[in-house]
Amino acid sequence: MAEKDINKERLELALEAAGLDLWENDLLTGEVICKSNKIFFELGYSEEDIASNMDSIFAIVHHDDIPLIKAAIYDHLTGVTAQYRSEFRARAKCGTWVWYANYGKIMDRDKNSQGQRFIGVTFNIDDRKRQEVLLAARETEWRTLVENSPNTIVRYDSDCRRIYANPAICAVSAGGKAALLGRKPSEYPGGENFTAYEKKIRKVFATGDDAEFELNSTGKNGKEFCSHIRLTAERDLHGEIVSVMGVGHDITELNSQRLKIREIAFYDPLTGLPNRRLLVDRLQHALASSARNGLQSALIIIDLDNFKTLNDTLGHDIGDLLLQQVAQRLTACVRQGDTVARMGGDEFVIILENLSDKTQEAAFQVETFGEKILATLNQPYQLANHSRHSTPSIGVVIFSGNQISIEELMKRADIAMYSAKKSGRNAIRFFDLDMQAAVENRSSLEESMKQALPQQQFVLFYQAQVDNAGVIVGAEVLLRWQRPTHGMTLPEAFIPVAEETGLIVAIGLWVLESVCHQLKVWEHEPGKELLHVAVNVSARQFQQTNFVEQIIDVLEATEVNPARITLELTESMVLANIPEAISKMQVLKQKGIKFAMDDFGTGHSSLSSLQKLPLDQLKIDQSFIHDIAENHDGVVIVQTIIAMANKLGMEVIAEGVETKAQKDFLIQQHCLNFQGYLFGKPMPVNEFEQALEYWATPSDESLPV
Ligand SMILES: Nc1nc2c(ncn2[C@@H]2O[C@H](COP(=O)(O)OP(=O)(O)OP(=O)(O)O)[C@@H](O)[C@H]2O)c(=O)[nH]1
Repeated sequence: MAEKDINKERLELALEAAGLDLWENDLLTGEVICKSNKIFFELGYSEEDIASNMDSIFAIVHHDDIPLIKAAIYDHLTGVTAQYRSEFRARAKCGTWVWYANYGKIMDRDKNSQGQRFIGVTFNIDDRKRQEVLLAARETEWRTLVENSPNTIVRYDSDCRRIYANPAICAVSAGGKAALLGRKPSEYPGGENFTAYEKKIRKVFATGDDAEFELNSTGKNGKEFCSHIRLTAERDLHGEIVSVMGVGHDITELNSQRLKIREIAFYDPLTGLPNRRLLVDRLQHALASSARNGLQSALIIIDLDNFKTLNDTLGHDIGDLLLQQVAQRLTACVRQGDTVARMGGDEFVIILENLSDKTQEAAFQVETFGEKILATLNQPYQLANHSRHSTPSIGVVIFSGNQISIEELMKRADIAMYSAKKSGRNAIRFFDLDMQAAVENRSSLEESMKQALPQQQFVLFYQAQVDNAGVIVGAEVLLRWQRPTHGMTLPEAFIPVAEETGLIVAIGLWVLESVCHQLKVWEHEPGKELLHVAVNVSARQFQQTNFVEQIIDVLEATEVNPARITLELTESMVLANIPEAISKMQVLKQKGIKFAMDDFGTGHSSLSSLQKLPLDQLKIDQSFIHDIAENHDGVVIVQTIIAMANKLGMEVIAEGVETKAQKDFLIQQHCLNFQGYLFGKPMPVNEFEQALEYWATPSDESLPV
């Protein structure tokens, strides 16, 4: 094959491989030297179609594109362009449009620049065109979103300069788009926050990880606003980070709501002080920092004394005023950095940090501070138009390190505060371990006492009451608690707690019911049917508004003769409210119940108040009986009590009689009833019944004990 043919073949192969369709026109003759027929075939036309009326490509070109092609040819022919290029749509036989491109060039120009030949290629660019359209659509879509977004959108180059800023950011920035573009955040608007923000952008460039930032800016109108900005790395086709985009939204409103929520969640609305929740948080910090620096800290609980009375007498609003003023005074007493919180009610807490590293010295520092608090809170208060005085009880616990939990610390400060209350209020107490042991004993007692009634752990002991002829006329019922872990427990060990917790009411009722059942049994037993039983009534029980009804209900339910029951009251119980005591006693007396004044002589009853009370019996306290043999004063007191009782027409009984000499002396003084070890210790009912039988015959001997 000749060299020329080989070259032609090579050219055809290359054109074929590149998908190019060659065309050539003789510009002098207008002859088409080479026609791009391939395009027709590609578009589905047949030889016949081409032969009929398709001698020119224009036959199938979209009519909008024809002028563009012609203009491009003209530009090239006239030398405006170095190459002819055009893109156009050609109609396929099936009617769809397909994109093609023409690249061509005038060849063999003569000396007048007149071209002889126009040669070029046509090739299919439909895929590329479609991609372009798609891309353009995407670009428009993106632009529409970004340009209309209420979010601020900024793109930064690798030097952190802004290369794009959307209208939202331009609208709020004082300098607008011109000030933003081409500058770094640290340059414009600059400042600490923007420099930190720029650092964050650099980090995204370095790591490629998304990041967030809260940026505070001053808007065009001079108002501060805060944006939450999300930074995202943007990469090129090779995965290289080329820019970072920051999308921000305004969280000014959100932040102010957050602040409000924080205010509500962590501060007491009445005083503005931190509340319990924030206090716990601060305490956690105090524990951690004292663990770090080895210094002692103190937790101080301050509870106002008798605040309830102020509330009840002057009203809640005045109570609120006091709480506010106390809050102000406490805040004024502490240094900056110390915490004053309100726990609720009338209870405040102070955390003092960075005290001495020596416990003794720290205690001294807190004591001095506590005295200051006491003195400050003791100053009179002006509450609207009332001038009032108020005192606090203060409990202190000193701590260092974080070995003790927050709950334990609070508990200890509370224990110390209650100890201050117990000491008479208006006092400071430091927590110590004995205090805690006492409290723990008490709370375990309280817990197990709650089980005592349902688990039938209480038992009644009977101690004989004897007349001057030595006949057992009755008994005082005494409560014992068969405590599983402690054995038989005397009332002194548990009655005060039962009183405080209110359990005494249920216990007292149980005692009365049990006694009535016993009396009912004895009603049918010869020698026991006339026995009297004395039952102790507790203060709490007596103060119940339905005390009378409770007693009557038990009497009616058990159908016992009320005349066989004596209720023993104490002086303080009745003196608290004499008219009420009298009215309760009178109702029950009408039913036949008798009343005795227990422990007489130890209280402060005046003769006039004693006279008013419908009492049947005075019971001389055993301490006086004991004193008879010891000193003259004892003798005089006992004589006076007996004389007084006789004068008031009351029976008198002496308790704690242990010797015959005491008994003889009492008889001499006309006291004709006795109770004491001389006649028998308190004993379970079956033993008491045996004693009754043994003692059935009057004699001078003691009961078996
Ligand atoms: N005015 C007012 N009273 C409150 C508020 N919160 C609780 N209290 C009352 O504060 C009183 C707290 O009384 P306590 O501490 O139990 O008793 P107290 O009378 O102070 O007696 P002691 O503490 O034993 O000295 C109760 O009567 C509550 O009803 C409040 O926000 N405002």
